[in-house]
Amino acid sequence: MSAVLELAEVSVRRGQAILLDRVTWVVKDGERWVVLGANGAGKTTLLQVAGAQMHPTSGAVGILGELLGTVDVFDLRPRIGVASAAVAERIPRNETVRDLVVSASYAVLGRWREEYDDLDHRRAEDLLREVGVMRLADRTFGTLSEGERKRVQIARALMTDPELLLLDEPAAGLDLGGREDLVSTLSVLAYDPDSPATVLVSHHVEEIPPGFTHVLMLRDGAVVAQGPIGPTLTAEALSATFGMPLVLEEHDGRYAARRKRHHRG
Ligand SMILES: Nc1ncnc2c1ncn2[C@@H]1O[C@H](COP(=O)(O)OP(=O)(O)OP(=O)(O)O)[C@@H](O)[C@H]1O
Repeated sequence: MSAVLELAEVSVRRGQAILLDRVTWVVKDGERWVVLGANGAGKTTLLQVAGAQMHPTSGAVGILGELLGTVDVFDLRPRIGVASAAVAERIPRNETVRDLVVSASYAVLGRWREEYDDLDHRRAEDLLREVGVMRLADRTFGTLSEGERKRVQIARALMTDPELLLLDEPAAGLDLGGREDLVSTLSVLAYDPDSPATVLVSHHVEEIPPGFTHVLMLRDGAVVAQGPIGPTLTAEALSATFGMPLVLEEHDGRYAARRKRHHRG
């Protein structure tokens, strides 16, 4: 398996603040990573580096076989699918779901190219079906619920057939049912061998879709633990990541965490 992402001693500093602290991380083809951490841990910063949206202050970043700093990021970015709140903000509310997904193949947000191939339309429909929102194809983005928007964004991110898929908190703002539906969809994608290498950022272990293979845990910009999810995602590592004693449960590939109760002797 070849490396899709290779970070060596990557740090990002802004003034006195250390956003990422010597992160070394390799994502290989076929792997599905969850990045866990508290608010402000550096997850979004890590994803921005991985998506060639931000250069590190120090360290080396390899993305899809190219060394960041020696390659034109505009050649690199179309090979990476991104779904995040920042991307969603730039989506025009009056564009239809179908156009939004189909136009991704030309990497333009909010601009309508006159002609798209039948092939593009068919692929967009397949993706909308895969993420369970084909029935919304002719609605405008602005009329969708938060959960529906997340699904459309994922279809859009997959439209270019990316070699790397980056999902920044896809379940944020969803209700319980919406979260569960999205976790199922992401699980189907995770088990699909044709899906690209994927990195999903989350605050909550409950949002980890079955089929995700690896975890990276961040605290204050530094890696607390990383590796295959089974042995790496432990109560100890999670407690260190969130800075409080936590109990962790796993059932059928799903995780749940809560604060450890104090027992009085
Ligand atoms: N330009 C900046 N100057 C100083 N600090 C910054 C700057 N940009 C981000 N930070 C800080 O860096 C830290 C990491 O931010 P980041 O958005 O990567 O965290 P996160 O783990 O994604 O957080 P959240 O879960 O809240 O989205 C935060 O404490 C943030 O306030």
